[in-house]
Amino acid sequence: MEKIGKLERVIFHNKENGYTVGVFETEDEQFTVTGSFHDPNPGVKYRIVGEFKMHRKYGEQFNAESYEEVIPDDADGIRAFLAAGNVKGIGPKMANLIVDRFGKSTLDVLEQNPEKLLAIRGIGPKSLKVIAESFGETIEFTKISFSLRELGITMAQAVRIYKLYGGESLEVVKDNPYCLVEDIYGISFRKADEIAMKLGFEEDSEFRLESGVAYVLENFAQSGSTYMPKEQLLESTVKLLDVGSEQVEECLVQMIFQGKLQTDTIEETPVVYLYGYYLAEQSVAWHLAQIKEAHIDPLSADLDNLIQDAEKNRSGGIHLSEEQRGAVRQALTENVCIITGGPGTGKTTIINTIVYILEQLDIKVALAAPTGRAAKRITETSGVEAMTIHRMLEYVYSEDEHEMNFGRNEENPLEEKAVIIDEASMVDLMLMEGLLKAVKPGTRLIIVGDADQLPSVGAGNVLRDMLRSEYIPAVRLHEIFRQAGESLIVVNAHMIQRGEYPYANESNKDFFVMRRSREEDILNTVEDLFRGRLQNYYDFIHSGYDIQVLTPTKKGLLGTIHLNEVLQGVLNPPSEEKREKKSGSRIFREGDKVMQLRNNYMMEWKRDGETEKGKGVFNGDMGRIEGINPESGRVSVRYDDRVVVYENEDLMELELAYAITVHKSQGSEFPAVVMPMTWFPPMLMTRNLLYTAVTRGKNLVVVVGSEDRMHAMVDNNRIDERYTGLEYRLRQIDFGNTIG
Ligand SMILES: Nc1ncnc2c1ncn2[C@@H]1O[C@H](COP(=O)(O)OP(=O)(O)OP(=O)(O)O)[C@@H](O)[C@H]1O
Repeated sequence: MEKIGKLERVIFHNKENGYTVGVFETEDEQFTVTGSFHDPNPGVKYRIVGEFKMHRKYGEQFNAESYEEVIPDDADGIRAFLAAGNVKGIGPKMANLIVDRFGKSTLDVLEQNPEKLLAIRGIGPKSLKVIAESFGETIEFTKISFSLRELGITMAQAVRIYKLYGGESLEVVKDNPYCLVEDIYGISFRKADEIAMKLGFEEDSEFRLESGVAYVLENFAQSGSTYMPKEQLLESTVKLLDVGSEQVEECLVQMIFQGKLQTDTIEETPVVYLYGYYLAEQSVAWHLAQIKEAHIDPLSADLDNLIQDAEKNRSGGIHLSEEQRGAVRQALTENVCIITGGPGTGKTTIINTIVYILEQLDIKVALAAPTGRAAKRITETSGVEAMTIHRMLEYVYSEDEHEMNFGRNEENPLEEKAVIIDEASMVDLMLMEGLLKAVKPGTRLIIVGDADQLPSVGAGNVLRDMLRSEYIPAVRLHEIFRQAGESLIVVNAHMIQRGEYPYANESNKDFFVMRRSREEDILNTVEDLFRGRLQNYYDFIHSGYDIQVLTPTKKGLLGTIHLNEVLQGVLNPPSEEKREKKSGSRIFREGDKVMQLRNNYMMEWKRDGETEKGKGVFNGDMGRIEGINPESGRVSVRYDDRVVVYENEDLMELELAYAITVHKSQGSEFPAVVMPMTWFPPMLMTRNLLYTAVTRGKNLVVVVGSEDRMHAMVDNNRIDERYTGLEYRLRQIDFGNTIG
């Protein structure tokens, strides 16, 4: 049942879950309404859909399942509509002035003769323009969003759709709702499929089949694979779409013909690629071959002397081990090489030595890492200016094509004669492709990383594939130098890697296991650690914000979602001085520790105290909520010296970050890491994951829970197997086959 009327007053509103009780008035009746309202405004006109139900105590009530703001047509309604901030440039005061003057015809004036507003004090030509434009958009959006919401699209999604397709939003969605899967972050194939079914699309419509195939492949890519065995793809798609396998086969042929997919045979298995990944693998292999085969003049001075000189002048008297020297030598004699090793094996020391030597020889060097935090860490520990690979490649987001491009590429390659990439385990296939395109053959390329870390979040297994192919010269570092005597973190990391159980609980050390078996007890202990237990003991922990919880999963009592709720309550509880904002099931509060969940090249940032502005917030960036604007609801997040403002609809890209998954922690270091240890889904309980978690702790690692579970992780050496073809392609080069 649908009712259109005005919300007379709000009797009760729970900010946390939106539950609202109010008095609703239509033309001919007045009744109590209950339901979840985001921000109920008395006086505003709503269309509500639901049923009357009898409440034991309160009698008959209308239970609203959904609601929609309606463009009003009476003076009071218009006043409330404008006062609610629907039009830029008009606040409550201005709304009164305008409606006092134009009454019922206010909206007509705004639409047809906005210049009449100039008669109102406080509105000049400039603000008139803002108001008129914003009003046009508001009306258009209100109409469009209503239709979209009837299709089951949420308000936040509707805003995103409108931002992208503007006035044509409805046509685009009606023509092919499946395009939303690719274009709108947060709309899954299943959602698009629901919309399509409402719109009357057939089960075997071409759009549905294509979108289904792409979805299955994308899903696979999400877990790291660049291709899928054809049999598996057919099976999964048939299951997903509930159609015949011949239809899917036909669709595959069509998509190959359109250049969306590529088939290949890897190790005698027929496989299917999304074309972009196929191209990227080919391109990475091809560029590596070009770089490796190019002619580079040998260095003009004696290497051993140069290394000695570097030891004296750069590394503070550190005498490089034979293994380390070998790495430096190889980096300076080969066109391209890989240096890999666990924590404390001297990777940074080696990078410093190489940079010093190249500087002595007047060879310009670029030093970069995949994340901002990794780049910052290198700059801090080595004193050599490093930047993110994205920045080095001068990424630009093309708003027309809705995609990201690199300013540095084959036509405009990097000018430096040597390029060093650190933390290479985090570089995924697409980024490696971008990088290699910008490295001109004749440039030295040095790739440094720890191949035992979890592989990149994005698709590909680039570092491991390169190592396994044995196509690129590589040096593996084994000997540990960093505080081997004092640091159990480093010792344990290496033990875990070798499949041995870590040592724990030696006094004055940095690795502890607090044994608990029940999940509730683990949770209570984690809370306790945040309540000051660690802070009271360690100088380097100034507050709970210096402690990072790393957990394998999002779900469950000890998953990130629940832990974040609990730890937010401990570290940043509700307070009258702190504004809050609800988004979905989460509450963001001023002061909260947060993390950006995906690369967003469009988000603007502003640097402190400077006029410098830029675009781009990246997956895994961590910050704090600095402010929430009470009127607009915008949330300002500080990432180091930059501030990014999130609109309502952007908040789905943000998450609380008191606890994060181990996967999201790659490339970062934290003063103290706390890891709950209990039964988690077996596929997550791997040696690799434990190793990554432990190596994130700089000064302290505390495992809370079952030691047996931790040991089981050490025993589980199942490496996250991904289907990737780079190793195969690199081996092909070695066999003299042509590629490209
Ligand atoms: N040959 C050496 N002799 C003595 N000390 C060394 C040697 N090589 C490295 N170190 C010291 O060991 C510590 C770890 O080295 P470095 O930071 O270069 O390793 P890393 O592999 O980059 O480690 P991580 O990845 O954990 O940062 C540093 O304090 C460094 O000064």
